[in-house]
Amino acid sequence: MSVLDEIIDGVRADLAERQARVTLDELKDRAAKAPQAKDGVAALRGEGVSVICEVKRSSPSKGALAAIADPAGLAADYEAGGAAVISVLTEQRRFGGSLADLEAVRAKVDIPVLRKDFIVTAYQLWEARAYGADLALLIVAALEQEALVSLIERAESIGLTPLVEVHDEEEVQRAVDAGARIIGVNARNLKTLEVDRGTFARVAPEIPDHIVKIAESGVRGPHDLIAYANDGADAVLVGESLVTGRDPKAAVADLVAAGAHPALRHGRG
Ligand SMILES: O=C(O)c1ccccc1NCC(=O)[C@H](O)[C@H](O)COP(=O)(O)O
Repeated sequence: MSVLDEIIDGVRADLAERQARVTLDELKDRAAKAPQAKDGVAALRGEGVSVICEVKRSSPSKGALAAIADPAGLAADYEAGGAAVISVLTEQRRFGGSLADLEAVRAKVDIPVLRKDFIVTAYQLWEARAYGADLALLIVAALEQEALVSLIERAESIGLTPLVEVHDEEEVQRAVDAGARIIGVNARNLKTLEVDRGTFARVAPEIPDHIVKIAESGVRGPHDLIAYANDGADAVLVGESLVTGRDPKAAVADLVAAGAHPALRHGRG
């Protein structure tokens, strides 16, 4: 069984417990009262390379990263540093996240918020909207094509912008065929958990120009952002280096400043 399969088994077990406690109708009522969703595509199409900053306590590849007692405070620091979007990992077992983290972050920041999880049902999309997310991650490798198409459509129909994650050229084709408007290329191999920063350069040329391109994983500082930008990234998604660093706000500001450099403009889509 792959790491992804193991994670999804745990996700399905936790999901079954939540579904037994909260009906879909209750979630829909809560979603109706949530603040109107913000435009995820517009946030990522700003001048320069946008920075998506992640609230990440732990991971299957590294174990515990940071306690993060105050996820909303961390998100506020990210926003003050110039983040375009906050990513909140809500998976509990391997990443230490929760819907409570999502709700707290939503209440604190004004920029769009991404629910980063292993979404396999429409119920989880309603949860994302009910707890204030504007975007939701859909991982191509975790979904049959029919399910991917249906979840993209459902996300869009309830106001969520799907960020569709791929790892290779074949998955790009599936994401494009399914109607993705934002594609994230994750440099982390879900079988070995190793990060290969060359993945984006290899895979991104297959993504049509009108689609927002995000480079995910392995950004240690401005030099990695610049390399991804030169390979055509509109945005980068950063977790570990921010949560383990001493000054997340300054680290984000350094990334944003690097991404705003005029020399990067002609290299991007
Ligand atoms: O981070 C992991 O170990 C991991 C393992 C299996 C599936 C997903 C995983 N991470 C989720 C992410 O995509 C990253 O949190 C995100 O791209 C940020 O990456 P990084 O800056 O390298 O923390």
